[in-house]
Amino acid sequence: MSVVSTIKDRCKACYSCVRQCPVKAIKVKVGQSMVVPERCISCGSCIKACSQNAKEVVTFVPQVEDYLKEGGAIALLAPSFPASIYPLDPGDFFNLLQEAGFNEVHELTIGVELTMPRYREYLAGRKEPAIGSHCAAVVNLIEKHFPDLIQYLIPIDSALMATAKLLRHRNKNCRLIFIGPCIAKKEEVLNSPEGIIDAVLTFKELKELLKDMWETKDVVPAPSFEKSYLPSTFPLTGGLVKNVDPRGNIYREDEVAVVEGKEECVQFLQKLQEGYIKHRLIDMLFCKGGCIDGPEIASDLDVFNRQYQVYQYSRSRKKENLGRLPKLQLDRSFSNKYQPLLSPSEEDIVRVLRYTNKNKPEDELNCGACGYNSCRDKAVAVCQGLAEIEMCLPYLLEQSRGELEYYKKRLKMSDEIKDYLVGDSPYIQGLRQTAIKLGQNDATLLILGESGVGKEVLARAVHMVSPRSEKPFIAINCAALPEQLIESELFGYEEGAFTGARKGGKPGKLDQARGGSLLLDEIAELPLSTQAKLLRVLQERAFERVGGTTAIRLSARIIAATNQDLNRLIGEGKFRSDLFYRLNVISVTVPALLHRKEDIPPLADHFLRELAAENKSPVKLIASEALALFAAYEWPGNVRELKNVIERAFYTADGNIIQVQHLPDYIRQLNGGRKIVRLTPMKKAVRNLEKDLIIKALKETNNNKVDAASMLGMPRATFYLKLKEYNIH
Ligand SMILES: Nc1ncnc2c1ncn2[C@@H]1O[C@H](COP(=O)(O)OP(=O)(O)OP(=O)(O)O)[C@@H](O)[C@H]1O
Repeated sequence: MSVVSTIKDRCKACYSCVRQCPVKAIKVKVGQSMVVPERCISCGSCIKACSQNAKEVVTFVPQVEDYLKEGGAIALLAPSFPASIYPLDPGDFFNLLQEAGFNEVHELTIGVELTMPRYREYLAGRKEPAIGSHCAAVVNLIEKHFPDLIQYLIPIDSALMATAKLLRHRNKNCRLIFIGPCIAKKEEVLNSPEGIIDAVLTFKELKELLKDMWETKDVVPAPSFEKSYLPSTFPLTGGLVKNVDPRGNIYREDEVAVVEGKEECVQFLQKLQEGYIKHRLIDMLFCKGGCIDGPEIASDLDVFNRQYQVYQYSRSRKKENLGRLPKLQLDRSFSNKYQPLLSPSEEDIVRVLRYTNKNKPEDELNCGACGYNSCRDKAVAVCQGLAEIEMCLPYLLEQSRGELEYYKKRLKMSDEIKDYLVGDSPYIQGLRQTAIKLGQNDATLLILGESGVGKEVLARAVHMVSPRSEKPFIAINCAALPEQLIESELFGYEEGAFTGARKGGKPGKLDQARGGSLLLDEIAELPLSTQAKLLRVLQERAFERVGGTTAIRLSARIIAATNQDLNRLIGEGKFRSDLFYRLNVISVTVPALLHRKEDIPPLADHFLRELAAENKSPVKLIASEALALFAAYEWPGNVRELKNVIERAFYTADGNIIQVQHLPDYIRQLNGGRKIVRLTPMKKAVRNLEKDLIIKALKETNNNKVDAASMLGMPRATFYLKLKEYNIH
C-alpha cells in the first residue's frame, strides 16, 4: 500500500510532484496528480514539492492520542531528533515526551548497537557488493524498481525493527510508537508483521500534537547514560560505514561507497545493474545529508546546522545501559515488488508527439513544464497511461492563444456585422451568428427569401467575416442578363469567341471573384443550358472561358440566392434538381419584414444615418406616429421598400423630424394602425390559379397531357396553348 495520497481539491496540476518523483509513481488523470501505490517508494519527494499541501500521508495520530491517554506508550526516537527539536534542549524534549504520556523514551541507537555486530558478521569475507538496508526508501526503491539488485541488500533488520524487537521482548504488551522524519518508515511498519510497532509519528505530527506544551522549559536532568558517540551519527552521511567499521580496518577506502540523494541513488543502482560498481559496502541514504533531511523533519535549520545539532548531541550523549541483551532474531527478507510498465512502440510515441505539434526534433522544447525531462519521456508516459496529452504547456499556450485570437476575432466580427446586418429581432440576431459561423467554412450556400428581405446583405456579411474578406465579393443578377450574354459574363471569354468579342478576351465573374465570393442572385432565372454548365463547374471545381480550352480552377465561394420556390420550379422542369442539391449544401432563409417588425425602427434609423452621411446633413428622426404606421403596414417589398420610403421622406421633410405627411399615401391611409390589404389584380390571380391547376394535373397524371387536359375538362388544343403560354415544360 502507499502511505501518500492526493487531496483532490487542493491539487492544481502544477506537475511539481511529477517532476520531483524519482520513479514515475505519479499518474495524472483529468489534471489531478495521483500516487500509484505499486510504484511509490514513499520517499516523500512529492510532499516536499507540493506548494498546495495537496499530498496527504497516512496518519496514526488519533491512535497515538488514545495510547497516550491509556498509558503505557513507549517512544522510539529516530537519531535525527536533535535536528528537529532545535532550539529545544534534548533534556527538555525527553521531559516533554514524558509529560505528554510516554512512559519510556528510547533512541534507535539501541538498534544500531544491536545490528552492527550482525552486519560485521554478514559482511565478513563477502566479495559481492552489499547495500545497507536501514533506509526504508532505498529498500522500497530496490524492491519495486531494481528487483535484480535485491540480492545485494543486507538481510538484517533496520535499527528501528531491532529496537522494537528488543523492547517487545522485554514487555510484550507495551505500545511502541516510532517518532522520526521519514514517511517510508510508515510503509515499513505497515508492512511488518503485526504488533511489532504500533504506530509511527513524524516529527511534524509530534510537534502538532504537542504544540501547547512545546515551550516547556523546566530542566530535569536527563537520564544518566554512558557516553556513546557513534550510534547517534547513524542517520548522517556515511553513518553506516562509521558504525560498521569505525577504525577502518575492515574496508579500504575504495571498497566503500557512500551514496545519498534521490538522483544519485537511482543513478548508482543503474550503474550497479550494468555491472560498473566494484564497491563492497554501499551506504545508501535516500535523503541528501541523511535522515536529517527527511521529508517530515519539521526543522527551520539548514541541513548543515541540523548536522551540527546531531553531532553536538552525540558528543554529550551517554550510552544507554541495556543490561544483558537477549539473542534476538534479526534476519529479514525482501520481496520482488516490480510492476513493469508498458513499452510503447515508436509509432505510438511519434503519434503522441505529433498530437502536441512536435513534428520534428526542433519542435521538442524539452522545457520540463510537464514534469518530465523531455518531450519524448512525456510521450512515453502518455502511452503508459501515466501522463495526459494536455500536460504540454507550450502546446496549451499555443492552443489558448489560438482560442483567444478566435474569440477576439469573433467579438470584432459581431460588432462589425451588427452595423451591417441591422435588426434587433431574434431572427436577425440569429442570422448574424449564422453568418459568423458560415464565414468559417467554405460550403456552397443557398439564401432564400422574398424579394428585398436582405439576401444580398446576408451574402456580403458572410463574405465580410470569412477569411476571404480581403478578396473581392462579386454579385451577378442572373435575371438581369440576356440568355446569350449570361455565359460569357459568368465564365468570361477568349479573344474571337464570338462576333464582337473583345480583343484579348475578358475574364468572367467566376474569375473576378478569385479567392473571394460570388453571389449568383436570382439563380432561378438561369437558363437550363447554363444551369448544366454551372453544375459541372461546381462538381469539377474548374471552368473554361467561352471559346477557351484551358481549365481554370474555381477558387471563389459560390453563394446563390432566390426569391422563388425552387422545388416548384424543379417540378415545372425549370430548374435542375441536381444543381439544386449542389447549391443547397447549406440553406438559410431570411424572413419577410412582416414577421420581424421589431427590425423596422433600427433599420429606419440606420438608413437615416446613411442618408445624413451621404448628404452631409444633420440626422433626421422619425415621429412616433409615423413609426406606428410603419408597424401597421405589411411591407410586401420588405426592407427595400422600407429603405425607399425612408429615402423619400428624408428628402421631403424640411425639418429634423419625419412626420406622417412625409410618408406615401398608401401608408398614411392606414390611419391609426388599420391594416392595409393589398389584393392581387383579378386577371393575374386567375392566371396564377390556372397555371397552378395545370401543373397539379400534370403531376397527378404523371405528365400525361391528354389525361391532364381531360381531368381539367379542357379541350386538348387549349391545354397545349396554355402550356406554351405559361412556359410549362
Ligand atoms: N438587415 C439589413 N440591414 C441593413 N440593410 C438591409 C438589411 N436588409 C436589407 N437591407 C437593405 O435593403 C435593400 C435590399 O436588400 P437586398 O438587396 O440584400 O435584398 P434581396 O433579398 O437580395 O433582394 P432581391 O431578392 O431583390 O435581390 C438593400 O439596400 C439593403 O442594403
